[in-house]
Amino acid sequence: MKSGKEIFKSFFSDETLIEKLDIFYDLHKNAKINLTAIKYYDEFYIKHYLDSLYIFKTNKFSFDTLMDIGSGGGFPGIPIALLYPEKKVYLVESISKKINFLKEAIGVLKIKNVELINDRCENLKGINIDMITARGVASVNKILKWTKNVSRETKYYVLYKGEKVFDEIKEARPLIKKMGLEIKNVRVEEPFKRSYIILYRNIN
Ligand SMILES: C[S@@+](CC[C@H](N)C(=O)[O-])C[C@H]1O[C@@H](n2cnc3c(N)ncnc32)[C@H](O)[C@@H]1O
Repeated sequence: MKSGKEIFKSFFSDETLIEKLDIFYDLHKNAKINLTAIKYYDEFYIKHYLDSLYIFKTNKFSFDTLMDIGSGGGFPGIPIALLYPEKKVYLVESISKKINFLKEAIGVLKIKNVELINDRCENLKGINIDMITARGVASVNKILKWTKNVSRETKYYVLYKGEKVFDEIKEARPLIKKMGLEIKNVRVEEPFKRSYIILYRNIN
């Protein structure tokens, strides 16, 4: 049977990426605050790293700036920033202790393309973001409302969801329609369970 890391490498095999993800795992393991219930190395590779990046392997997105809302311990934002060192990635997190952990991590990992924002995303304005991600933060409707001041030019939202995805889409449908967004739902059953809701502007 393949290990979690081997499964991850069958999707993303870049050695520099893997080296940095290993270091990020160690930082999590030694963190003084509890940032994740997932403790084991191979499980980390599947449930955090592959879960964060899978959608980028299977879908093509064209973006220069990405904002990860409610990054917590850095998911999916840190793996995305490592996969795309040429893209600007904003990690927004309202809890200072979590931001301090992320600050240490980007220093140790020598990540140059990340900007940390210690605030609630509702308070942000004055930045235009091509792509917005959020995992385990709030309903689709809330994320759309909360990010309205930074999403004037947003082409894609990728929202990492669980089982309640259809109820959330139903609730958010009027706003999705008003914003002129299309919906794509990508369901993964193996090697982890996830529904990714992709909201995008149909430019044709
Ligand atoms: C359940 S955690 C998920 C963390 C990470 N995205 C993950 O999947 O591992 C939700 C995080 O969102 C943050 N959060 C909740 N509402 C927020 C808001 N309005 N603006 C910024 N961060 C927020 C919380 O502080 C928390 O760290």
